[in-house]
Amino acid sequence: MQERQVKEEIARLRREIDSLDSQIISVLNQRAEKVVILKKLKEKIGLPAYDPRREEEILENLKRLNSGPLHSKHLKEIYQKILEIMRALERENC
Ligand SMILES: O=C(O)C(=O)C[C@]1(C(=O)O)C=C[C@@H](O)C=C1
Repeated sequence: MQERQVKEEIARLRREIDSLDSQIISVLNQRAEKVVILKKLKEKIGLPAYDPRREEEILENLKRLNSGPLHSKHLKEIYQKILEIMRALERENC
């Protein structure tokens, strides 16, 4: 592969990454919207916003859903952060 072709390939892959990042942001915001709705529904019937069992279930599901190359332990770290942020969002929307 010529240097020019390598540079073109790098630029193409970066455009793909930008597009994936835009999808990740959109999906994270869609998830956050559901969490806000869920929180309001739980509030209506007196359930707490924080549900550690449900969070465990989500973290468990990751292993089954993960097809790599990400390691499950790293995916778990990402999800722990996502869940922490979702919890903060639920607190904000009191
Ligand atoms: O499933 C719920 O009950 C939610 O509030 C959503 C959610 C999540 O982000 O998936 C957020 C906080 C809870 O601790 C558990 C899960």
